[in-house]
Amino acid sequence: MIDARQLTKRYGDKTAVDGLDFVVKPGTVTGFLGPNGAGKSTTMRMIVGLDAPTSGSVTVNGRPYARHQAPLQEVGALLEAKSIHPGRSAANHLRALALTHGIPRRRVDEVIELAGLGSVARKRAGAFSLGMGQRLGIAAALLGDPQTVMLDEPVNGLDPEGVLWIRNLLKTLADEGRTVFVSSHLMSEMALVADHLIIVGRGRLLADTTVGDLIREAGGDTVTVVTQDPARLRDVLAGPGVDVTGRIGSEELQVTGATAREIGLKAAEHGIALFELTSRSVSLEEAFMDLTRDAVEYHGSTTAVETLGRPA
Ligand SMILES: Nc1ncnc2c1ncn2[C@@H]1O[C@H](COP(=O)(O)OP(=O)(O)OP(=O)(O)O)[C@@H](O)[C@H]1O
Repeated sequence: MIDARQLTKRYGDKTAVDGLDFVVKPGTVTGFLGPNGAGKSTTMRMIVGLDAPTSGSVTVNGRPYARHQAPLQEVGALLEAKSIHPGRSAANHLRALALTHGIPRRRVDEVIELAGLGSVARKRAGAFSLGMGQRLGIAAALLGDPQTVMLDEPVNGLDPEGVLWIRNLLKTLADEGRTVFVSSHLMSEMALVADHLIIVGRGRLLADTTVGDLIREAGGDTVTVVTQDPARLRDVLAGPGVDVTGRIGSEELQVTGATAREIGLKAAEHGIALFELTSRSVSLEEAFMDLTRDAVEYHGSTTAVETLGRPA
């Protein structure tokens, strides 16, 4: 379990992490999301004691990371800047780590196997591709068989097979009852692997929620209806929780809070002709954009939100 309380980090007058309160629970995959510069890496560095909080605290399994006697057996972390001696082989790198942390040598062979590095374990780590480097970093994170696993952008540089491998690995680790905390920019990826989401923007907590709730709060499914009589259909559909919008003079309506089936049945009951009835789910990507729109530090000239294909 990871427990952050009013966790804050300032660099000069820049507040990178601003009073974060969250708990990452065991037995599930928790995604850590946020736009560039939101404070994800800084938070992760503080979790493993690579950076000291300016104020507040963060504990892993009840203690600050540095106060654990065998930290590698407690938390396995893959952070972006991994320092590996380029001349050393993957196997030797892992052996050295195991030796200095009192981890049995056979565990090195196990993680090499687990990370799919068997065929390259004796090659110089300096010659590794980005994807192989990621796998080696993950092997190192799992070396101590830790109860808590924390990975910063683990799918970076991985090919589709590697992405699938990570997906299964994360789920397996969570199913074994471990705490799994993973940051990513890829919302679509998070939708597939994470059960729970912690979303930050400009160092602040924006949401601590499930994937399903985030999508529901962003408006859930929208149904586009094209009808001969939009004014009457609006009246017929009106009710608690149903929201109907449409431009004056247009035959097209956007409906939330009612399914395509319910709308079709209501229209038929009142003899209203429909020309089109299309249901569209809000993706995690859209829900995330909605939530973080005001917290994005670096805006491009056209944001994806403006080009989601809604009628102009
Ligand atoms: N050592 C540092 N000195 C000064 N500012 C820093 C330092 N480290 C991070 N920052 C700033 O703190 C903010 C948060 O950075 P951080 O790397 O934690 O964000 P992030 O969410 O991991 O971003 P990304 O997704 O781009 O990796 C940024 O504005 C960054 O420029």
